[in-house]
Amino acid sequence: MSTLLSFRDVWVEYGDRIIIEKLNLDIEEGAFVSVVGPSGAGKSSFLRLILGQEGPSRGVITLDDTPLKPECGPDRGVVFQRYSVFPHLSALRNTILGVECEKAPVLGRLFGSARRAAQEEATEMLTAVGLGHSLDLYPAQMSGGMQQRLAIAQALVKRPRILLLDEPFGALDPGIRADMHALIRNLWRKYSLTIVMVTHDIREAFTLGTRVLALDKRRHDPHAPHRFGATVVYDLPMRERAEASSEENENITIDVKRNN
Ligand SMILES: Nc1ncnc2c1ncn2[C@@H]1O[C@H](COP(=O)(O)OP(=O)(O)OP(=O)(O)O)[C@@H](O)[C@H]1O
Repeated sequence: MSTLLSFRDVWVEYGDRIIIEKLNLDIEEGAFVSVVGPSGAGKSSFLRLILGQEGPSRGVITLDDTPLKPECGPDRGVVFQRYSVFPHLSALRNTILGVECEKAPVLGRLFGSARRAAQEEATEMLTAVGLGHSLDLYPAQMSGGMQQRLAIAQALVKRPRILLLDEPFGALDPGIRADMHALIRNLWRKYSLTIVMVTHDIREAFTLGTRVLALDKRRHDPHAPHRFGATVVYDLPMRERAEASSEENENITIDVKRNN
């Protein structure tokens, strides 16, 4: 598989606070990368770099060998733990909005056949995430799991190549989480996505990822905790289990590689 994203000597600094230091990493097209690490290690900052919400203070990130611009593009979609859907819009309107923002960035609205096409795309995506019968429901009428399905549809309707997930299932009950795990793996395959998912749940990281990255500091200065930043301290390629679906929790095999 070819390299999609490449980080070369990437640093993220806020003033004299170093958050990420000297990050060197390649992410292959089609990978499902889980990112774990202690609170404050810089996992969300890492996602923001890929999303283009912020640029590195030093170093270069490339997408298809082209330097990534510090702006969000349609090739990258994101789902957060909460609050990414609009409460005053139905599921269908929430999802159509994704297409409208993409195709009519100035007016934010499509008309005529373009609007009908957007409606069809949104309906197809809502059906793919299991909300085909809930098009007219508002977020307040939906469970947490349904709202996250909607957030995923909203992100995927723009047909991104890269889907970024920031603790997407963290607020859900365990049973619902298992359903969401199956859903996200299916969508990953169906739409040939490259996924980068931040999670605090180690089991989730290993269950879903084809690769698990641990971000942490290699060096600590107790007198100046912000002097050193985090980088990839473990990079664990998971051998793909045979068409995992229902048996996802079994027989996890890892090749451990310690990054020095
Ligand atoms: N815009 C900013 N200005 C200054 N510091 C920031 C900014 N954004 C993030 N930070 C700091 O960067 C560090 C890393 O934050 P980040 O949210 O990336 O960590 P995280 O690993 O995702 O944490 P958590 O697991 O708790 O969500 C934190 O100490 C945070 O306070």
